[in-house]
Amino acid sequence: MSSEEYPIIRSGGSLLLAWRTKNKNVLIVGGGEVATSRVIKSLEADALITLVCPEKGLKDELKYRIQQKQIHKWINREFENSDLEGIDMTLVAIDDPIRSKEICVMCRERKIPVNVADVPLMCDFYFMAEHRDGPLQIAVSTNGQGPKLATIIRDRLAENLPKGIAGAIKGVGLLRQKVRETDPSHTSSKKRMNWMSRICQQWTLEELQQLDEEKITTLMSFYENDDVPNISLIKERTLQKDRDETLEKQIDSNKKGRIILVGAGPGDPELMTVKATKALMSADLIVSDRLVPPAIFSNVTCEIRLAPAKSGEDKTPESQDQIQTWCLDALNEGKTVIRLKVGDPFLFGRGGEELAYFRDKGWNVEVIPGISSALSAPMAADVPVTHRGLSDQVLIITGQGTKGRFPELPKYHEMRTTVVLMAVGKANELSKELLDKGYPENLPSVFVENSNRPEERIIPATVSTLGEVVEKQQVVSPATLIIGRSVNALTI
Ligand SMILES: C[C@@]1(CC(=O)O)c2cc3[nH]c(cc4nc(cc5[nH]c(cc(n2)[C@H]1CCC(=O)O)[C@@](C)(CC(=O)O)[C@@H]5CCC(=O)O)C(CC(=O)O)=C4CCC(=O)O)c(CCC(=O)O)c3CC(=O)O
Ligand SMILES: NC(=O)C1=CN([C@@H]2O[C@H](COP(=O)(O)OP(=O)(O)OC[C@H]3O[C@@H](n4cnc5c(N)ncnc54)[C@H](O)[C@@H]3O)[C@@H](O)[C@H]2O)C=CC1
Repeated sequence: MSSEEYPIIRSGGSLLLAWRTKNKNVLIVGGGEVATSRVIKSLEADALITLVCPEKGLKDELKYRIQQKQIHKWINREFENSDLEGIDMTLVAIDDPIRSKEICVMCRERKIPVNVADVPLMCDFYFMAEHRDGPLQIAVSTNGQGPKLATIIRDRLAENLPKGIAGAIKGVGLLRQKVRETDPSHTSSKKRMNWMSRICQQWTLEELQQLDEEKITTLMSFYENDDVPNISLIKERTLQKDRDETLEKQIDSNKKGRIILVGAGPGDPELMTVKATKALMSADLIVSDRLVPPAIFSNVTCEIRLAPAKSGEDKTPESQDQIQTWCLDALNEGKTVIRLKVGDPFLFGRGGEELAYFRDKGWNVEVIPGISSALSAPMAADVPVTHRGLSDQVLIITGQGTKGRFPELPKYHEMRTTVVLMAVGKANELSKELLDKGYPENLPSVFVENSNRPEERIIPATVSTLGEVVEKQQVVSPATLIIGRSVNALTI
């Protein structure tokens, strides 16, 4: 064994420990400046103080602390041997060296640790120059060589500490407590310690300082997988949870029910979001558009009402009234109502109008997005709506438009894919409109009928043959039309 392997022992030091004196009986003898400082330090360490000193020798501060009942027991006389009964630690600060020595000897006989202020030989332990900031304590000892210097070094250290260090320690303390509560077993100790160390290393002090109950709860969800996320992710998730909770609270406070606008997606139940599926299961009433296929409801047990009109095109004000009445009645009965729409509620689903309506009636409306067939139908037809060199933009329009007019189309651009929803009714007119805007006659197009459903059909066409193809192939709605060079991106 080589001597270089192990550290050299530098004898003559003190064993530096953090002495836990909570509820321990600490005897303080004396009533002057030094005794006062011992009282304060002991109180800060939650000790039970017995103070022995005649009233005339007490400094004003000590009188005040006695009056405030911060001193467990004050004995109004000079020290007597019996005072050591039941004492765990003795601190002597009197101006009588002979008596000091006697007290020290008695303590040592009884194995009571003792400190006689300023008499190193009578000290079983020294006091140190201390800096305190919340849970942080930094103590400096010169082992009796230079107490004043100890205070100077302490001040220098304190000045150079990063700001907010106490807050960081508090944050870490809370987090450690939570980790131990969550995963208390002895066998997890390695995981706990490793995860805590990584948090402390990877987060800055400023970040650790921001740890509060809410962020800690969010952060704990990463503990299970042993992940250490950065703080921005934690903040984002916490904010989202706050929003969700506020929304829930608002709804709870109404106690009248809840309404959720849900996008059912293109028709395949597996293409619904998890949130949408959960919402359906929690509903008391579902008011659904007729275009939503029955497969979506296969696991639903609550009442389902279908909108009187099939889709936007033949929706009358009366049918919309019916939907609204159904929903409002159920809401007033305290029910959870789902307004279910195909695709995404906000993409040609008139979801915005319904939201505004219910909000106007004093209801909080939640919205759960759905996959629009504007994006899922092209996929079904093997069309990447953007594709390097062929298309760098997507235009989504309706083939119906309000009052029989198409939406204003932009001039043809070869790098654009055009997706037309509700495309079958006016295919001939659409064809003309497109040609007018400079779309080439032979530009590849494809109808996707009943996309993402078992009866799905893919029917190719070109801009000039849209009407003809609809007629010949008997294309029915719902159908999505995709036009542009990207249509053949994967076939050529
Ligand atoms: C051994 C020790 C035993 C003990 O008391 O525990 C001891 C002994 C002695 N102190 C003396 C003098 C002074 N002590 C202070 C101050 C403090 N003294 C403290 C601790 C200790 N003092 C222990 C060693 C700790 C260490 O080495 O680190 C501090 C840090 C903690 C505390 O007491 O709470 C506290 C600062 C509190 C604060 O500000 O936070 C000052 C400065 C001032 O008062 O401003 C002076 C004058 C200047 C100077 O001498 O430096 C003398 C000479 C007496 C003489 O010559 O007659 C002796 C005896 C000797 O050296 O033989
Ligand atoms: N005040 C200071 O800044 C410093 C004091 N010292 C030393 O520390 C010791 C204490 O000094 P101070 O706190 O200033 O006190 P002090 O010297 O002002 O007064 C002594 C205190 O001890 C009490 N007392 C005396 N005999 C007692 C007994 N038998 N039982 C109970 N109480 C008794 C007195 O009533 C008085 O309250 C002294 O030895 C002093 O020389 C050392 C360095 C600095």
